[in-house]
Amino acid sequence: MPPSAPTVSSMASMATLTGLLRRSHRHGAATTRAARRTMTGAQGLHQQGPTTWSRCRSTLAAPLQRTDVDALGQQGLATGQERDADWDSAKPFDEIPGPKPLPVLGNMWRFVVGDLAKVPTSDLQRRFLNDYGTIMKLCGLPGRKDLVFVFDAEAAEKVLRNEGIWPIRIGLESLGYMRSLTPEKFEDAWGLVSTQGKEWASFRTAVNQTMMQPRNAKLYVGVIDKVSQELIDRMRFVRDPQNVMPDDFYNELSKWALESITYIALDRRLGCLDNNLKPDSEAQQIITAVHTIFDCLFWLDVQPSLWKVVRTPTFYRMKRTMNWFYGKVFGFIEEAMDRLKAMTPEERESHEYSVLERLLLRNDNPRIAVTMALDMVTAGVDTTSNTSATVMYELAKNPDKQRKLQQELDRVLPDPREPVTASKLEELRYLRACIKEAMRVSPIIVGNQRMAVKDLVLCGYQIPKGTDVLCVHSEMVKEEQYFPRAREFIPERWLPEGDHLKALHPFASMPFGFGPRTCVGRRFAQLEMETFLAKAFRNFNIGWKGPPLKKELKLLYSVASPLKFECVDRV
Ligand code: HEM
Repeated sequence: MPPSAPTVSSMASMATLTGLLRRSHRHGAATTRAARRTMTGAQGLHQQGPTTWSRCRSTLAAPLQRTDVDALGQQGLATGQERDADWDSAKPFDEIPGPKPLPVLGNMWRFVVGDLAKVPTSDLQRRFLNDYGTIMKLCGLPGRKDLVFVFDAEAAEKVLRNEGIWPIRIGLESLGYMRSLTPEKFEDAWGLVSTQGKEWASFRTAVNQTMMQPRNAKLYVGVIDKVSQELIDRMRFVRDPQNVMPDDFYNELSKWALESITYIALDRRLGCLDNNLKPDSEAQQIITAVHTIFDCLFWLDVQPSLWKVVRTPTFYRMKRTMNWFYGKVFGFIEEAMDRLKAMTPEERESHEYSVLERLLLRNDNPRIAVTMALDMVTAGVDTTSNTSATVMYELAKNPDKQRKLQQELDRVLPDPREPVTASKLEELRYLRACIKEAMRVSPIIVGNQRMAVKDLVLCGYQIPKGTDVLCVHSEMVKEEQYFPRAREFIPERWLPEGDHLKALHPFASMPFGFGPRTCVGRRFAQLEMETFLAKAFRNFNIGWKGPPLKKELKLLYSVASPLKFECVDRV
Protein backbone atom coordinates (compact mmCIF):
# COMPACT_ATOMS: atom_id res chain seq x y z
CA MET A 1 0.00 0.00 0.00
CA PRO A 2 1.48 3.43 -0.81
CA PRO A 3 2.38 5.49 2.28
CA SER A 4 -0.55 7.83 1.97
CA ALA A 5 -3.17 5.20 1.20
CA PRO A 6 -6.48 5.62 3.02
CA THR A 7 -6.97 3.60 6.19
CA VAL A 8 -8.90 0.37 5.95
CA SER A 9 -10.99 1.36 8.95
CA SER A 10 -12.80 3.87 6.78
CA MET A 11 -14.18 0.92 4.82
CA ALA A 12 -16.55 0.39 7.73
CA SER A 13 -18.60 3.39 6.76
CA MET A 14 -18.91 2.34 3.11
CA ALA A 15 -22.25 0.58 3.51
CA THR A 16 -23.79 3.65 5.14
CA LEU A 17 -22.30 5.90 2.48
CA THR A 18 -23.66 3.80 -0.36
CA GLY A 19 -27.15 3.95 1.19
CA LEU A 20 -26.88 7.70 1.65
CA LEU A 21 -25.72 8.26 -1.92
CA ARG A 22 -28.47 6.04 -3.40
CA ARG A 23 -31.18 7.76 -1.31
CA SER A 24 -29.93 11.20 -2.31
CA HIS A 25 -29.91 10.23 -6.00
CA ARG A 26 -33.49 8.94 -5.89
CA HIS A 27 -34.56 12.00 -3.93
CA GLY A 28 -32.68 14.17 -6.42
CA ALA A 29 -34.55 12.69 -9.36
CA ALA A 30 -37.88 13.29 -7.62
CA THR A 31 -36.95 16.86 -6.76
CA THR A 32 -35.85 17.53 -10.31
CA ARG A 33 -39.17 16.22 -11.62
CA ALA A 34 -41.03 18.36 -9.08
CA ALA A 35 -38.90 21.35 -9.99
CA ARG A 36 -39.68 20.80 -13.68
CA ARG A 37 -43.39 20.71 -12.90
CA THR A 38 -43.39 23.93 -10.87
CA MET A 39 -40.79 26.01 -12.72
CA THR A 40 -42.54 26.83 -15.91
CA GLY A 41 -41.67 29.40 -18.51
CA ALA A 42 -39.46 32.36 -17.95
CA GLN A 43 -39.14 32.58 -14.21
CA GLY A 44 -36.50 34.79 -12.66
CA LEU A 45 -34.25 33.57 -9.88
CA HIS A 46 -36.15 35.60 -7.32
CA GLN A 47 -39.29 33.56 -7.95
CA GLN A 48 -37.84 30.36 -6.56
CA GLY A 49 -38.17 29.15 -3.02
CA PRO A 50 -36.12 30.95 -0.36
CA THR A 51 -34.03 27.89 0.47
CA THR A 52 -32.84 27.44 -3.08
CA TRP A 53 -32.15 31.10 -3.46
CA SER A 54 -30.23 31.52 -0.24
CA ARG A 55 -28.20 28.44 -1.11
CA CYS A 56 -27.68 29.85 -4.55
CA ARG A 57 -26.48 33.16 -3.21
CA SER A 58 -23.96 31.69 -0.87
CA THR A 59 -22.78 29.30 -3.56
CA LEU A 60 -22.42 31.88 -6.27
CA ALA A 61 -21.41 34.71 -3.97
CA ALA A 62 -22.52 37.16 -6.62
CA PRO A 63 -22.75 40.01 -6.47
CA LEU A 64 -20.87 40.28 -3.23
CA GLN A 65 -21.30 43.28 -0.99
CA ARG A 66 -18.50 44.72 1.12
CA THR A 67 -19.78 42.92 4.21
CA ASP A 68 -19.77 39.56 2.38
CA VAL A 69 -16.20 40.19 1.36
CA ASP A 70 -15.26 40.74 4.99
CA ALA A 71 -16.85 37.42 5.89
CA LEU A 72 -15.31 35.52 3.00
CA GLY A 73 -11.89 36.80 2.34
CA GLN A 74 -10.35 38.81 5.14
CA GLN A 75 -8.79 35.84 6.88
CA GLY A 76 -5.08 35.43 6.55
CA LEU A 77 -4.21 38.69 4.82
CA ALA A 78 -0.48 38.87 4.35
CA THR A 79 0.03 42.21 6.05
CA GLY A 80 -2.94 42.36 8.37
CA GLN A 81 -3.49 45.90 7.06
CA GLU A 82 -6.92 46.91 5.78
CA ARG A 83 -5.60 49.28 3.17
CA ASP A 84 -2.43 49.96 1.16
CA ALA A 85 -0.22 52.64 2.72
CA ASP A 86 -0.26 54.85 -0.40
CA TRP A 87 -4.08 54.83 -0.63
CA ASP A 88 -4.56 58.51 0.18
CA SER A 89 -2.17 59.69 -2.52
CA ALA A 90 -3.66 57.41 -5.21
CA LYS A 91 -6.19 58.54 -7.84
CA PRO A 92 -9.82 57.67 -7.13
CA PHE A 93 -11.48 54.51 -8.53
CA ASP A 94 -13.88 56.58 -10.67
CA GLU A 95 -10.96 57.97 -12.67
CA ILE A 96 -9.75 54.57 -13.91
CA PRO A 97 -9.93 54.79 -17.71
CA GLY A 98 -12.34 52.64 -19.68
CA PRO A 99 -15.27 52.80 -22.10
CA LYS A 100 -17.80 55.27 -20.71
CA PRO A 101 -21.28 53.81 -20.17
CA LEU A 102 -24.29 55.65 -21.60
CA PRO A 103 -27.23 56.38 -19.30
CA VAL A 104 -29.64 53.37 -19.30
CA LEU A 105 -27.80 51.58 -22.14
CA GLY A 106 -24.55 51.19 -20.21
CA ASN A 107 -21.74 49.69 -22.32
CA MET A 108 -23.64 46.73 -23.74
CA TRP A 109 -24.42 48.56 -27.01
CA ARG A 110 -20.70 48.81 -27.80
CA PHE A 111 -20.48 45.02 -28.10
CA VAL A 112 -23.68 44.77 -30.16
CA VAL A 113 -23.61 47.71 -32.59
CA GLY A 114 -20.84 49.99 -31.33
CA ASP A 115 -17.07 50.29 -31.64
CA LEU A 116 -16.37 46.84 -30.14
CA ALA A 117 -18.97 44.87 -32.12
CA LYS A 118 -16.54 43.84 -34.85
CA VAL A 119 -13.53 43.19 -32.61
CA PRO A 120 -12.98 39.40 -32.31
CA THR A 121 -13.18 38.34 -28.65
CA SER A 122 -9.58 37.12 -28.86
CA ASP A 123 -8.40 40.67 -29.76
CA LEU A 124 -10.42 42.52 -27.14
CA GLN A 125 -7.77 42.50 -24.43
CA ARG A 126 -5.11 43.94 -26.76
CA ARG A 127 -7.58 46.58 -27.88
CA PHE A 128 -8.25 47.53 -24.25
CA LEU A 129 -4.51 47.72 -23.51
CA ASN A 130 -3.88 49.92 -26.56
CA ASP A 131 -6.83 52.21 -25.85
CA TYR A 132 -6.56 52.63 -22.08
CA GLY A 133 -3.11 51.52 -20.88
CA THR A 134 -2.07 49.13 -18.14
CA ILE A 135 -5.24 49.49 -16.07
CA MET A 136 -8.83 49.88 -17.25
CA LYS A 137 -12.36 49.40 -15.95
CA LEU A 138 -15.29 47.80 -17.76
CA CYS A 139 -18.66 48.69 -16.29
CA GLY A 140 -22.28 48.99 -17.37
CA LEU A 141 -22.89 45.41 -18.52
CA PRO A 142 -26.26 43.99 -17.38
CA GLY A 143 -26.02 41.44 -14.56
CA ARG A 144 -22.24 41.92 -14.30
CA LYS A 145 -20.21 43.77 -11.69
CA ASP A 146 -17.57 46.30 -12.72
CA LEU A 147 -14.37 44.51 -13.70
CA VAL A 148 -10.91 46.06 -13.49
CA PHE A 149 -8.32 44.77 -15.99
CA VAL A 150 -4.62 45.01 -15.14
CA PHE A 151 -1.90 44.37 -17.72
CA ASP A 152 1.00 44.91 -15.36
CA ALA A 153 2.93 42.11 -13.60
CA GLU A 154 3.60 44.21 -10.46
CA ALA A 155 -0.12 44.85 -10.10
CA ALA A 156 -0.87 41.14 -10.70
CA GLU A 157 1.60 40.25 -7.97
CA LYS A 158 -0.07 42.61 -5.54
CA VAL A 159 -3.56 41.28 -6.32
CA LEU A 160 -2.53 37.64 -6.00
CA ARG A 161 -0.34 38.05 -2.93
CA ASN A 162 -3.19 39.81 -1.14
CA GLU A 163 -5.88 37.25 -1.98
CA GLY A 164 -6.33 35.92 1.59
CA ILE A 165 -6.55 32.24 2.52
CA TRP A 166 -9.89 31.74 0.82
CA PRO A 167 -9.28 33.50 -2.49
CA ILE A 168 -12.47 34.64 -4.22
CA ARG A 169 -12.68 33.97 -7.96
CA ILE A 170 -16.13 34.80 -9.28
CA GLY A 171 -17.03 33.12 -12.54
CA LEU A 172 -19.04 30.31 -14.11
CA GLU A 173 -22.02 31.40 -12.05
CA SER A 174 -24.44 29.34 -14.13
CA LEU A 175 -22.68 26.13 -13.09
CA GLY A 176 -23.11 26.90 -9.39
CA TYR A 177 -26.66 28.01 -9.96
CA MET A 178 -27.62 24.83 -11.82
CA ARG A 179 -26.23 22.78 -8.94
CA SER A 180 -28.24 24.84 -6.47
CA LEU A 181 -31.43 23.70 -8.22
CA THR A 182 -30.90 20.17 -6.89
CA PRO A 183 -29.33 20.85 -3.49
CA GLU A 184 -29.87 17.28 -2.27
CA LYS A 185 -27.33 16.08 -4.88
CA PHE A 186 -24.60 18.49 -3.82
CA GLU A 187 -25.28 19.23 -0.14
CA ASP A 188 -21.91 19.85 1.60
CA ALA A 189 -20.06 19.15 -1.65
CA TRP A 190 -20.59 22.02 -4.06
CA GLY A 191 -17.26 21.59 -5.79
CA LEU A 192 -14.43 24.03 -6.48
CA VAL A 193 -15.09 25.80 -9.72
CA SER A 194 -17.90 28.14 -8.72
CA THR A 195 -17.90 28.18 -4.91
CA GLN A 196 -16.41 30.73 -2.53
CA GLY A 197 -15.51 31.08 1.15
CA LYS A 198 -16.12 28.24 3.58
CA GLU A 199 -17.84 26.03 1.01
CA TRP A 200 -14.87 26.25 -1.33
CA ALA A 201 -12.34 25.86 1.52
CA SER A 202 -13.89 22.74 3.05
CA PHE A 203 -14.14 21.05 -0.36
CA ARG A 204 -10.60 22.00 -1.33
CA THR A 205 -9.30 20.68 2.00
CA ALA A 206 -11.11 17.39 1.39
CA VAL A 207 -9.56 16.84 -2.05
CA ASN A 208 -6.30 18.78 -2.03
CA GLN A 209 -3.89 16.12 -0.83
CA THR A 210 -5.28 13.42 -3.11
CA MET A 211 -5.25 15.69 -6.15
CA MET A 212 -2.03 17.62 -5.64
CA GLN A 213 0.46 15.05 -4.34
CA PRO A 214 2.91 14.33 -7.20
CA ARG A 215 3.13 10.66 -6.18
CA ASN A 216 -0.62 10.21 -6.68
CA ALA A 217 -0.35 11.50 -10.23
CA LYS A 218 2.61 9.22 -10.90
CA LEU A 219 0.44 6.17 -10.13
CA TYR A 220 -1.31 6.88 -13.43
CA VAL A 221 1.69 7.03 -15.70
CA GLY A 222 1.14 3.46 -16.96
CA VAL A 223 -2.49 4.04 -17.98
CA ILE A 224 -1.80 7.50 -19.42
CA ASP A 225 1.00 5.94 -21.45
CA LYS A 226 -1.45 3.33 -22.84
CA VAL A 227 -4.05 5.99 -23.71
CA SER A 228 -1.35 8.11 -25.38
CA GLN A 229 -0.13 5.09 -27.36
CA GLU A 230 -3.72 4.60 -28.54
CA LEU A 231 -3.70 8.18 -29.84
CA ILE A 232 -0.36 7.62 -31.60
CA ASP A 233 -1.80 4.48 -33.24
CA ARG A 234 -4.94 6.37 -34.17
CA MET A 235 -2.87 9.18 -35.72
CA ARG A 236 -1.32 6.57 -38.01
CA PHE A 237 -4.82 5.29 -38.80
CA VAL A 238 -6.48 8.64 -39.62
CA ARG A 239 -3.67 10.44 -41.48
CA ASP A 240 -3.99 10.78 -45.26
CA PRO A 241 -1.49 9.33 -47.78
CA GLN A 242 0.60 12.51 -47.43
CA ASN A 243 0.73 11.89 -43.65
CA VAL A 244 -1.48 14.91 -42.89
CA MET A 245 -4.03 14.75 -40.09
CA PRO A 246 -7.72 15.16 -40.93
CA ASP A 247 -9.40 18.55 -40.40
CA ASP A 248 -11.07 17.33 -37.20
CA PHE A 249 -7.84 16.20 -35.54
CA TYR A 250 -8.71 18.43 -32.57
CA ASN A 251 -11.55 16.01 -31.87
CA GLU A 252 -8.99 13.19 -31.54
CA LEU A 253 -7.03 15.23 -29.03
CA SER A 254 -10.12 15.91 -26.98
CA LYS A 255 -11.01 12.20 -27.02
CA TRP A 256 -7.52 11.45 -25.69
CA ALA A 257 -7.96 14.07 -22.94
CA LEU A 258 -11.39 12.72 -21.98
CA GLU A 259 -10.19 9.11 -21.96
CA SER A 260 -7.29 10.11 -19.68
CA ILE A 261 -9.26 12.22 -17.21
CA THR A 262 -12.21 9.82 -16.90
CA TYR A 263 -9.79 7.08 -15.99
CA ILE A 264 -8.38 9.29 -13.23
CA ALA A 265 -11.74 10.63 -12.04
CA LEU A 266 -13.90 7.54 -12.47
CA ASP A 267 -11.59 4.49 -12.64
CA ARG A 268 -13.10 3.82 -16.02
CA ARG A 269 -11.84 3.30 -19.57
CA LEU A 270 -14.41 4.58 -22.05
CA GLY A 271 -12.76 3.50 -25.30
CA CYS A 272 -12.91 6.99 -26.85
CA LEU A 273 -10.01 6.25 -29.22
CA ASP A 274 -11.51 3.06 -30.59
CA ASN A 275 -11.33 3.08 -34.39
CA ASN A 276 -14.93 1.87 -34.52
CA LEU A 277 -16.44 4.32 -32.03
CA LYS A 278 -20.21 4.35 -32.70
CA PRO A 279 -22.06 7.70 -32.69
CA ASP A 280 -24.49 6.35 -30.05
CA SER A 281 -21.79 4.78 -27.84
CA GLU A 282 -21.49 5.78 -24.21
CA ALA A 283 -18.07 7.32 -24.91
CA GLN A 284 -19.42 9.47 -27.74
CA GLN A 285 -22.38 10.58 -25.61
CA ILE A 286 -20.03 11.64 -22.81
CA ILE A 287 -17.80 13.50 -25.27
CA THR A 288 -20.86 15.33 -26.58
CA ALA A 289 -22.10 16.12 -23.06
CA VAL A 290 -18.74 17.60 -22.01
CA HIS A 291 -18.60 19.78 -25.13
CA THR A 292 -22.20 20.88 -24.60
CA ILE A 293 -21.54 21.91 -21.00
CA PHE A 294 -18.44 23.87 -22.06
CA ASP A 295 -20.33 25.55 -24.87
CA CYS A 296 -23.28 26.48 -22.63
CA LEU A 297 -20.94 27.89 -19.96
CA PHE A 298 -19.51 30.18 -22.63
CA TRP A 299 -22.93 31.41 -23.76
CA LEU A 300 -24.29 31.81 -20.23
CA ASP A 301 -21.28 33.18 -18.35
CA VAL A 302 -18.96 34.85 -20.85
CA GLN A 303 -21.32 36.22 -23.50
CA PRO A 304 -23.94 38.74 -22.42
CA SER A 305 -26.91 36.56 -21.42
CA LEU A 306 -30.27 37.20 -19.79
CA TRP A 307 -30.41 33.82 -18.00
CA LYS A 308 -30.44 35.51 -14.60
CA VAL A 309 -33.70 37.22 -15.54
CA VAL A 310 -35.28 34.86 -18.06
CA ARG A 311 -34.65 31.15 -18.63
CA THR A 312 -33.07 30.94 -22.08
CA PRO A 313 -32.97 27.84 -24.35
CA THR A 314 -29.24 27.51 -23.56
CA PHE A 315 -30.10 27.47 -19.85
CA TYR A 316 -32.41 24.49 -20.38
CA ARG A 317 -29.89 22.74 -22.64
CA MET A 318 -27.27 23.06 -19.94
CA LYS A 319 -29.65 21.86 -17.24
CA ARG A 320 -30.70 18.79 -19.24
CA THR A 321 -27.09 17.91 -20.06
CA MET A 322 -25.91 18.39 -16.47
CA ASN A 323 -28.67 16.13 -15.13
CA TRP A 324 -27.80 13.43 -17.66
CA PHE A 325 -24.12 13.75 -16.91
CA TYR A 326 -24.68 13.63 -13.16
CA GLY A 327 -26.59 10.38 -13.59
CA LYS A 328 -23.73 8.84 -15.58
CA VAL A 329 -21.01 9.90 -13.15
CA PHE A 330 -23.13 8.80 -10.23
CA GLY A 331 -23.51 5.32 -11.76
CA PHE A 332 -19.73 4.97 -12.24
CA ILE A 333 -19.08 5.99 -8.66
CA GLU A 334 -21.60 3.55 -7.29
CA GLU A 335 -19.76 0.82 -9.19
CA ALA A 336 -16.46 1.93 -7.64
CA MET A 337 -18.02 1.83 -4.17
CA ASP A 338 -19.38 -1.67 -4.79
CA ARG A 339 -15.93 -2.81 -5.88
CA LEU A 340 -14.39 -1.40 -2.72
CA LYS A 341 -16.96 -3.09 -0.53
CA ALA A 342 -16.37 -6.45 -2.20
CA MET A 343 -12.63 -6.44 -1.45
CA THR A 344 -11.21 -8.90 1.07
CA PRO A 345 -8.96 -7.58 3.88
CA GLU A 346 -5.91 -9.12 2.11
CA GLU A 347 -6.79 -7.40 -1.13
CA ARG A 348 -7.16 -4.11 0.71
CA GLU A 349 -3.71 -4.45 2.23
CA SER A 350 -1.98 -4.83 -1.14
CA HIS A 351 -4.31 -2.62 -3.21
CA GLU A 352 -2.95 0.50 -4.85
CA TYR A 353 -5.75 2.96 -4.21
CA SER A 354 -6.89 5.15 -7.08
CA VAL A 355 -7.73 8.85 -6.82
CA LEU A 356 -11.43 8.02 -6.81
CA GLU A 357 -11.03 5.40 -4.09
CA ARG A 358 -8.95 7.76 -1.99
CA LEU A 359 -11.58 10.45 -2.32
CA LEU A 360 -14.27 7.96 -1.28
CA LEU A 361 -12.33 6.57 1.65
CA ARG A 362 -10.83 9.76 3.01
CA ASN A 363 -14.13 11.57 3.26
CA ASP A 364 -17.29 10.60 5.05
CA ASN A 365 -19.29 12.20 2.27
CA PRO A 366 -19.33 10.28 -1.04
CA ARG A 367 -20.78 13.34 -2.78
CA ILE A 368 -17.26 14.83 -2.63
CA ALA A 369 -16.05 12.14 -5.04
CA VAL A 370 -19.07 12.68 -7.29
CA THR A 371 -18.69 16.48 -7.48
CA MET A 372 -14.90 16.28 -7.85
CA ALA A 373 -15.33 13.86 -10.74
CA LEU A 374 -17.82 16.23 -12.38
CA ASP A 375 -15.41 19.16 -11.95
CA MET A 376 -12.47 17.10 -13.23
CA VAL A 377 -14.23 15.97 -16.36
CA THR A 378 -15.64 19.46 -17.00
CA ALA A 379 -12.31 21.25 -16.47
CA GLY A 380 -9.95 18.53 -17.66
CA VAL A 381 -10.70 18.06 -21.37
CA ASP A 382 -10.51 21.28 -23.39
CA THR A 383 -7.68 22.57 -21.21
CA THR A 384 -5.22 19.76 -21.91
CA SER A 385 -6.29 19.19 -25.52
CA ASN A 386 -5.94 22.86 -26.49
CA THR A 387 -2.60 23.16 -24.72
CA SER A 388 -1.24 20.00 -26.36
CA ALA A 389 -2.35 21.28 -29.78
CA THR A 390 -0.49 24.53 -29.07
CA VAL A 391 2.73 22.75 -28.07
CA MET A 392 2.57 20.63 -31.25
CA TYR A 393 1.96 23.72 -33.37
CA GLU A 394 4.83 25.73 -31.87
CA LEU A 395 7.26 22.84 -32.30
CA ALA A 396 6.05 22.18 -35.86
CA LYS A 397 6.70 25.85 -36.68
CA ASN A 398 10.12 25.80 -34.99
CA PRO A 399 11.95 22.76 -36.43
CA ASP A 400 15.25 23.63 -34.74
CA LYS A 401 13.55 23.40 -31.33
CA GLN A 402 11.80 20.18 -32.40
CA ARG A 403 15.17 18.65 -33.34
CA LYS A 404 16.60 19.59 -29.97
CA LEU A 405 13.64 17.98 -28.23
CA GLN A 406 14.02 14.84 -30.32
CA GLN A 407 17.67 14.53 -29.31
CA GLU A 408 16.54 14.48 -25.70
CA LEU A 409 13.77 11.98 -26.48
CA ASP A 410 16.05 9.64 -28.44
CA ARG A 411 18.39 9.51 -25.48
CA VAL A 412 15.69 8.88 -22.85
CA LEU A 413 13.39 6.67 -24.95
CA PRO A 414 15.64 4.78 -27.39
CA ASP A 415 12.73 2.56 -28.53
CA PRO A 416 9.75 4.60 -29.83
CA ARG A 417 7.21 2.06 -28.55
CA GLU A 418 8.84 1.85 -25.14
CA PRO A 419 6.41 2.88 -22.37
CA VAL A 420 7.02 6.22 -20.71
CA THR A 421 7.67 5.91 -16.97
CA ALA A 422 7.73 8.43 -14.13
CA SER A 423 11.54 8.34 -13.95
CA LYS A 424 11.90 8.84 -17.71
CA LEU A 425 9.55 11.82 -17.56
CA GLU A 426 11.74 13.39 -14.91
CA GLU A 427 14.67 13.35 -17.34
CA LEU A 428 12.71 15.25 -20.04
CA ARG A 429 13.69 18.77 -19.00
CA TYR A 430 13.63 20.28 -22.48
CA LEU A 431 10.13 18.87 -23.08
CA ARG A 432 8.88 20.57 -19.91
CA ALA A 433 10.50 23.83 -21.07
CA CYS A 434 8.73 23.49 -24.46
CA ILE A 435 5.35 23.03 -22.74
CA LYS A 436 5.97 26.03 -20.46
CA GLU A 437 6.99 28.19 -23.38
CA ALA A 438 3.96 27.19 -25.48
CA MET A 439 1.73 28.05 -22.52
CA ARG A 440 3.42 31.43 -22.39
CA VAL A 441 3.35 32.22 -26.11
CA SER A 442 -0.26 31.11 -26.45
CA PRO A 443 -1.96 30.59 -23.08
CA ILE A 444 -5.45 29.08 -22.91
CA ILE A 445 -6.69 31.46 -20.23
CA VAL A 446 -7.08 35.23 -20.46
CA GLY A 447 -5.76 35.63 -16.96
CA ASN A 448 -6.35 35.09 -13.28
CA GLN A 449 -9.21 36.82 -11.53
CA ARG A 450 -9.54 37.65 -7.86
CA MET A 451 -11.75 39.81 -5.73
CA ALA A 452 -9.74 42.34 -3.75
CA VAL A 453 -10.20 41.55 -0.06
CA LYS A 454 -8.54 44.76 1.11
CA ASP A 455 -8.29 48.26 -0.31
CA LEU A 456 -5.44 48.11 -2.84
CA VAL A 457 -3.56 50.65 -4.90
CA LEU A 458 -2.97 49.30 -8.42
CA CYS A 459 -1.13 51.28 -11.12
CA GLY A 460 -1.70 54.44 -9.06
CA TYR A 461 -5.49 54.00 -8.63
CA GLN A 462 -7.59 53.15 -5.59
CA ILE A 463 -9.22 49.71 -5.86
CA PRO A 464 -11.73 49.31 -3.01
CA LYS A 465 -12.06 45.86 -1.46
CA GLY A 466 -14.86 43.88 -3.07
CA THR A 467 -13.71 44.87 -6.58
CA ASP A 468 -13.13 42.06 -9.10
CA VAL A 469 -9.72 42.37 -10.76
CA LEU A 470 -8.64 40.40 -13.82
CA CYS A 471 -4.86 40.09 -14.23
CA VAL A 472 -4.52 39.80 -18.00
CA HIS A 473 -1.53 37.48 -18.31
CA SER A 474 -2.40 36.67 -21.94
CA GLU A 475 -1.21 40.19 -22.88
CA MET A 476 1.61 40.52 -20.32
CA VAL A 477 3.30 37.52 -21.94
CA LYS A 478 3.63 39.45 -25.20
CA GLU A 479 5.49 42.37 -23.59
CA GLU A 480 9.23 42.79 -24.17
CA GLN A 481 9.69 44.24 -20.69
CA TYR A 482 8.78 40.83 -19.22
CA PHE A 483 10.02 38.49 -21.96
CA PRO A 484 12.82 39.59 -24.31
CA ARG A 485 11.96 38.52 -27.92
CA ALA A 486 8.48 37.96 -26.53
CA ARG A 487 6.82 36.85 -29.78
CA GLU A 488 9.40 34.09 -30.35
CA PHE A 489 9.15 30.50 -29.12
CA ILE A 490 12.28 30.07 -26.97
CA PRO A 491 11.96 27.12 -24.55
CA GLU A 492 15.52 27.80 -23.33
CA ARG A 493 14.25 30.73 -21.27
CA TRP A 494 12.73 28.24 -18.81
CA LEU A 495 15.89 26.16 -18.30
CA PRO A 496 17.78 26.81 -15.06
CA GLU A 497 21.12 27.30 -16.87
CA GLY A 498 22.15 30.87 -17.57
CA ASP A 499 20.42 34.02 -16.38
CA HIS A 500 17.18 33.83 -18.40
CA LEU A 501 15.05 32.45 -15.59
CA LYS A 502 16.27 34.97 -13.03
CA ALA A 503 15.28 37.83 -15.32
CA LEU A 504 11.66 36.69 -15.73
CA HIS A 505 8.91 38.30 -13.66
CA PRO A 506 7.23 35.41 -11.78
CA PHE A 507 3.77 36.99 -12.07
CA ALA A 508 3.80 37.67 -15.82
CA SER A 509 3.01 34.13 -17.04
CA MET A 510 0.81 32.07 -14.69
CA PRO A 511 -0.92 29.40 -16.76
CA PHE A 512 -2.08 27.32 -13.78
CA GLY A 513 -3.02 30.22 -11.51
CA PHE A 514 -1.64 30.93 -8.08
CA GLY A 515 -1.83 30.12 -4.36
CA PRO A 516 -4.39 27.98 -2.54
CA ARG A 517 -6.79 28.26 -5.49
CA THR A 518 -4.27 27.16 -8.09
CA CYS A 519 -5.40 24.56 -10.66
CA VAL A 520 -6.20 21.41 -8.71
CA GLY A 521 -5.73 19.26 -11.81
CA ARG A 522 -2.27 20.59 -12.62
CA ARG A 523 -0.34 17.42 -11.75
CA PHE A 524 -2.59 15.28 -13.92
CA ALA A 525 -2.59 17.80 -16.77
CA GLN A 526 1.21 17.87 -16.78
CA LEU A 527 1.46 14.09 -16.64
CA GLU A 528 -0.95 13.68 -19.56
CA MET A 529 0.66 16.32 -21.76
CA GLU A 530 4.26 15.27 -21.06
CA THR A 531 3.47 11.60 -21.75
CA PHE A 532 1.58 12.18 -25.00
CA LEU A 533 3.97 14.82 -26.38
CA ALA A 534 7.03 12.70 -25.54
CA LYS A 535 5.55 9.81 -27.51
CA ALA A 536 4.32 12.01 -30.37
CA PHE A 537 7.72 13.64 -31.04
CA ARG A 538 9.59 10.37 -30.45
CA ASN A 539 7.42 8.65 -33.08
CA PHE A 540 6.93 11.42 -35.64
CA ASN A 541 8.61 14.36 -37.30
CA ILE A 542 5.78 16.84 -37.06
CA GLY A 543 5.34 19.58 -39.65
CA TRP A 544 2.63 22.13 -40.38
CA LYS A 545 0.76 22.10 -43.70
CA GLY A 546 -1.83 24.83 -43.26
CA PRO A 547 -2.25 28.58 -42.94
CA PRO A 548 -1.41 30.08 -39.51
CA LEU A 549 -3.48 28.44 -36.78
CA LYS A 550 -6.49 30.48 -35.68
CA LYS A 551 -7.59 30.65 -32.06
CA GLU A 552 -10.83 32.09 -30.73
CA LEU A 553 -11.66 33.13 -27.21
CA LYS A 554 -14.59 31.17 -25.88
CA LEU A 555 -14.34 29.97 -22.29
CA LEU A 556 -10.67 29.41 -23.16
CA TYR A 557 -8.48 30.46 -26.07
CA SER A 558 -9.34 27.52 -28.30
CA VAL A 559 -8.26 26.05 -31.61
CA ALA A 560 -10.51 27.55 -34.31
CA SER A 561 -9.07 26.21 -37.58
CA PRO A 562 -8.06 22.73 -38.79
CA LEU A 563 -4.96 21.25 -37.17
CA LYS A 564 -3.00 20.46 -40.35
CA PHE A 565 -0.17 18.51 -38.78
CA GLU A 566 1.98 16.38 -41.03
CA CYS A 567 3.14 13.39 -38.98
CA VAL A 568 5.90 11.41 -40.68
CA ASP A 569 7.20 8.29 -38.98
CA ARG A 570 10.71 8.66 -37.66
CA VAL A 571 12.95 5.82 -38.76
C1 HEM B 1 -3.24 22.58 -19.44
C2 HEM B 1 -4.19 22.27 -18.64
C3 HEM B 1 -4.80 23.17 -17.61
C4 HEM B 1 -4.64 24.51 -17.39
C5 HEM B 1 -3.75 25.48 -18.16
C6 HEM B 1 -5.47 24.87 -16.27
C7 HEM B 1 -5.56 26.15 -15.74
C8 HEM B 1 -6.31 26.47 -14.63
C9 HEM B 1 -6.37 27.79 -14.04
C10 HEM B 1 -5.63 29.01 -14.53
C11 HEM B 1 -7.20 27.72 -12.98
C12 HEM B 1 -7.56 28.88 -12.03
C13 HEM B 1 -6.51 28.93 -10.94
C14 HEM B 1 -6.59 30.15 -10.05
O1 HEM B 1 -7.64 30.79 -9.97
O2 HEM B 1 -5.56 30.45 -9.41
C15 HEM B 1 -7.69 26.36 -12.87
C16 HEM B 1 -8.56 25.92 -11.91
C17 HEM B 1 -9.05 24.63 -11.88
N1 HEM B 1 -8.68 23.57 -12.68
FE1 HEM B 1 -7.32 23.62 -14.18
N2 HEM B 1 -6.12 23.76 -15.83
C18 HEM B 1 -5.73 22.70 -16.61
C19 HEM B 1 -6.13 21.38 -16.48
C20 HEM B 1 -7.00 20.91 -15.53
C21 HEM B 1 -7.37 19.52 -15.38
C22 HEM B 1 -6.82 18.34 -16.18
C23 HEM B 1 -8.29 19.47 -14.37
C24 HEM B 1 -8.97 18.25 -13.81
C25 HEM B 1 -8.43 17.46 -12.96
C26 HEM B 1 -8.49 20.83 -13.88
C27 HEM B 1 -9.34 21.20 -12.87
C28 HEM B 1 -9.42 22.47 -12.34
C29 HEM B 1 -10.33 22.83 -11.25
C30 HEM B 1 -11.34 21.90 -10.58
C31 HEM B 1 -10.08 24.17 -10.95
C32 HEM B 1 -10.73 25.02 -9.85
C33 HEM B 1 -9.79 25.05 -8.63
C34 HEM B 1 -10.31 25.88 -7.46
O3 HEM B 1 -11.01 26.85 -7.69
O4 HEM B 1 -9.97 25.51 -6.31
N3 HEM B 1 -7.67 21.67 -14.61
N4 HEM B 1 -7.12 25.61 -13.89
